Amino acid sequence: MVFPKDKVDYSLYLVTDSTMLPEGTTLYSQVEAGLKNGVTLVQLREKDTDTKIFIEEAIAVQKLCKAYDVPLIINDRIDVALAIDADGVHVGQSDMPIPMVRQLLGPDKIVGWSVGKTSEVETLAQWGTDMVDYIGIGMVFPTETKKNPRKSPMGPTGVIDILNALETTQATWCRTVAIGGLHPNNIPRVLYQCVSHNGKRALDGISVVSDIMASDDAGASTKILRGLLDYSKFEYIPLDFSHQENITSKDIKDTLSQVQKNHPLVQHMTNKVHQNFGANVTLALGSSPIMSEVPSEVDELASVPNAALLLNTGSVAPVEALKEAVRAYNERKRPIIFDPVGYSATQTRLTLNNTLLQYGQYTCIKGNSGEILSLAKLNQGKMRGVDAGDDKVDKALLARATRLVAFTYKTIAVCTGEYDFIADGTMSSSYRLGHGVGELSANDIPCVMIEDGPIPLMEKITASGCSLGTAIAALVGGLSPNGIAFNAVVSAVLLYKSAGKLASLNCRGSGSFHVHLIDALDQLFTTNDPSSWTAKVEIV
Ligand SMILES: Cc1nc(C(=O)O)sc1CCOP(=O)(O)O
Ligand SMILES: C=C1C=NC(C(F)(F)F)=NC1=N
Ligand SMILES: [Mg+2]
Repeated sequence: MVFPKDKVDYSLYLVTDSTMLPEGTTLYSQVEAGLKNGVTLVQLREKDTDTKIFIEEAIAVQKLCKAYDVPLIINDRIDVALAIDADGVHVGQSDMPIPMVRQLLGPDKIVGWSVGKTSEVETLAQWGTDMVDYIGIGMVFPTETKKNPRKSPMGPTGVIDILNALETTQATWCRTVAIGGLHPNNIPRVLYQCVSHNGKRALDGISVVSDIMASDDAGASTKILRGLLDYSKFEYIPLDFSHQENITSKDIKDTLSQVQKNHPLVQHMTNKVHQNFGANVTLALGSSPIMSEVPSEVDELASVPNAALLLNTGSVAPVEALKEAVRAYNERKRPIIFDPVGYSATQTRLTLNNTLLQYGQYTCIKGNSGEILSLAKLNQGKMRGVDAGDDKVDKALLARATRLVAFTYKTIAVCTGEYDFIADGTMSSSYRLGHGVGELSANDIPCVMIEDGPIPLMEKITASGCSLGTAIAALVGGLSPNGIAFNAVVSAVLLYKSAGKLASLNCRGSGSFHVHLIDALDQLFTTNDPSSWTAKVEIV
């Protein structure tokens, strides 16, 4: 009996584990509850079971799967798969080599491979269409289920690297599931973020072990997972992610009016140098600042109407406190603006920033050219300090880097400098499974450039870049429901740059520039007459 390969639905792939069964449940009761509620593929994975018992289990599970017309895959044990004529096998990198597995099973059985590196994708692509049918990409997040894992969590960006490799090696036949630490609190974000840069390939499914096998109500848990897979929007904030080509002065005026009315709270988790100035910028923008890095109050703060979080990783707060804040604001669907200060200047900062980028969804990621080029993995040389690199970077490269960051993190990416770039990778916050999903690739998502001529003083004061983050947080946080997120970010950058220009004309040096900048922000915000602002925006 052969299950036709093109009929396999990889969307909800249950991998069993008999070592975590709650009281009163059995391997079979958990699998059946899963099959009843939307599991579409089952893998029997028993690491330390004697062959005789393994075969008994396999025959029983096979009967269950057949009743639901769901294929059964056997993990690792080719002999057991052959003995019961299973629909396929899944092997890891240290198990029997794939060509040998294929030789034993024949061309019609399903062969799955654990993949964690792009080099493994290159290998499977060389083997061609009749070797590997699907890959398990993992582990995405930390998990207790896999003992002595020889690899570290790769996060959604690691999954995207693998999807990109499948596209560049043209392994179009190969299907994909993500695995490792996947649960309802992170699956929508994984489905939303994990798309190849050419826009053509999303995941074909997700694979779980403990979310179902360790569940007291495996049926209910499966129903939740099924719902997330069949839904297609990741509504992580109550804003509108539509995107219109050119933003008018009226759009900007509307945005500021909303902020003036809603008086947002901007929580800062930021570096010491930025705190004071950031608080004053917040006040100048008709908003309330709170500088708090206390985990125990993040839930209360995130619950304040129109709250927004500015997370600037120059902050010395412990990473657990920062993660708590990301969790709280994501759970309450309030915006987070992320400023990965000195992104790859040191290993410490790289690790901290990548940990946070893996951990939550950001409405906006803002950095200077060095940080954005590093995030886009386009940085030529090593980044220096936390100032933007001095070497002249060409605009086309900056636009490309900003688009890549926006697309990869499904966020609004801002790259600051003499020319500011803002790219919208939010894709109207929708996602879908499978191949050929492409609407837009990373190269053709919307992007604008904002300029107002050089403002050298901006580089000569501290916290000028950091405080643009404050302005973005205030304007995004201050939107009414269904306000347009991209308009708020563009408005903040236009406002900030125009205020910088005005301040540089009125001040007598870097000392008074700070003061004049606050004055200018207060004045431009209060009068709210964007048609008089000097900074200009153009589509790139
Ligand atoms: C079976 C397995 N393989 C992984 C890999 O990274 O290849 S992670 C994993 C365990 C996933 O369990 P849970 O859904 O409970 O996190
Ligand atoms: C180690 C594994 C990695 N991935 C998968 C699956 F998700 F099913 F592809 N199964 C495994 N046993
Ligand atoms: Mg910065």
